Amino acid sequence: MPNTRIIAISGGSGSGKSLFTQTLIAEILDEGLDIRVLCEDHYYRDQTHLSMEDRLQTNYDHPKAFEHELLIRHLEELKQGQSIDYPQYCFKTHTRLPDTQPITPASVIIVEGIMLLASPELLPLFDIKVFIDTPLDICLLRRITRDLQERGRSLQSITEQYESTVKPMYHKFVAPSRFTADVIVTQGGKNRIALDVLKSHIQQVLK
Ligand SMILES: Nc1ncnc2c1ncn2[C@@H]1O[C@H](COP(=O)(O)OP(=O)(O)O)[C@@H](O)[C@H]1O
Ligand SMILES: Nc1ccn([C@@H]2O[C@H](COP(=O)(O)O)[C@@H](O)[C@H]2O)c(=O)n1
Repeated sequence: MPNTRIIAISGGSGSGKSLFTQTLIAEILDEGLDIRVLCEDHYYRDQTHLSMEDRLQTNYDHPKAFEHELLIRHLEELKQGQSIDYPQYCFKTHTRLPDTQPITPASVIIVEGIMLLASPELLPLFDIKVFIDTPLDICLLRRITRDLQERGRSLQSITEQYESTVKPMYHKFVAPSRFTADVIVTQGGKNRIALDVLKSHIQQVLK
């Protein structure tokens, strides 16, 4: 697809990346414009060969936890006008699901995830790099609610994981990656002005 634009939306876990992205996508689709979204989470490595005990030892907040090679290949294929088999991921079993979902190319692709701007091999693919800059204590509060409700976690597992990997890896990888961003967004997924700025950019590309 000639001139495909890829927009990366990154930030800490619970910063509001998904809400921001889903709000943007819904408003663009409402206008009848064509756009695709990929979540970096779907590219967590397949761990079907590991026991549940071993899967619980994985550091899910390290760039190596993701199969970025596959994400790069998929973004390049979409840019070349080819469809991809988008992986599906299960947070409860910590591994990929057997089925994939076909995704067809579009002129604008949004990718969202924690390590997108912390991974030098991905940066050249992005036309616009957005960082959702939300204080870590707010991220944690949101993550607790979400992980209890949606990801099958206990309060104890959330706090242990936060201390052992989420917080240290945030400081090591995610926070410094904000300096690679073109746009820094405060107020998480509800920043109306930032949504409107990106929306009008996307409208210009698509119209
Ligand atoms: N600005 C905001 N104000 C209030 N709640 C928000 C805001 N941004 C996001 N949330 C909520 O916080 C939770 C985590 O946000 P989410 O977008 O899933 O984070 P991320 O994708 O960065 O992990 C969700 O329940 C979401 O609705
Ligand atoms: N099996 C997994 C995989 C990832 N996580 C956590 O998810 C966070 C990233 O996803 P967001 O949607 O919150 O950006 C990351 O911080 C991992 O700790 C997990 O708990 N289990």
